[in-house]
Amino acid sequence: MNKVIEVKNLYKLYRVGDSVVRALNGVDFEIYEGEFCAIVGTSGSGKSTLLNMLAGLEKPTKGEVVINGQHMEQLNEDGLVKFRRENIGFIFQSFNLIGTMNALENVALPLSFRGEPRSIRLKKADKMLDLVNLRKHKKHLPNQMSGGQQQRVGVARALVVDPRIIFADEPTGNLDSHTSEEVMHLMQQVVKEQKKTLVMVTHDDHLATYADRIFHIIDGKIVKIEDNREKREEKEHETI
Ligand SMILES: Nc1ncnc2c1ncn2[C@@H]1O[C@H](COP(=O)(O)OP(=O)(O)OP(=O)(O)O)[C@@H](O)[C@H]1O
Repeated sequence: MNKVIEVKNLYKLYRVGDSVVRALNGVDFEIYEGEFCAIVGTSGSGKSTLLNMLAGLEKPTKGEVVINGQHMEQLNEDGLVKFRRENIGFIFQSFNLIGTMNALENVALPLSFRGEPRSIRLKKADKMLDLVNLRKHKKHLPNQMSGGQQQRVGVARALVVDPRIIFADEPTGNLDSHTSEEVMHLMQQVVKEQKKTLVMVTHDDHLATYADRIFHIIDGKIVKIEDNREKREEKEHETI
């Protein structure tokens, strides 16, 4: 299996007044191609800090983050922007859609940063919206869609640039439990069918069970890595 993410001896310390907060306190792990991994922990445990380090949005105090063989901590700002654009898709808790653009235009947007011609952008976005089952909502503005539909647009937008890796930060945090389950199923399907690597951050133990592996984080340390594949398959069998 190909290693896509490698984190070595990672620390992030924040100075607040006279004290130091150890947001990440020595983190090591590896994630392989095609895996769906959940990072789960309570508020303040260091989840967002970890995701920000993985995405190169913040510099670590110490340690290494290697993505697709590239050391993130060695890239400058321009290099990071380019690397993210080419390799990573993001799904946000608050969807982050542009309110004045319809679903199709929102999904097509990341392609315009790559200089793709408009007709190709719209064609690719159209295909992605089919994939997330939003055939009938392509011309809808975000405020004309439900939360679950908006997050489907979010998933399509993350996929349209065909990234190897997708980072999702509490992707169902603004959705009711039924809609959350639907979005989780969609993300599972995407990982499987599109062979993506997905890293999701959540405080919700139940949502984490959709993942292949669950990384438990407490006080900036990964205290347990749980292989969830067998358990999940048993559960799927029970429900058939
Ligand atoms: N910019 C900052 N300056 C100082 N301390 C920070 C900063 N960012 C985060 N922290 C601290 O680092 C720790 C980890 O924060 P982080 O946001 O990563 O937690 P989290 O698990 O994502 O929490 P939540 O689920 O509430 O978003 C917390 O104690 C937080 O107060």
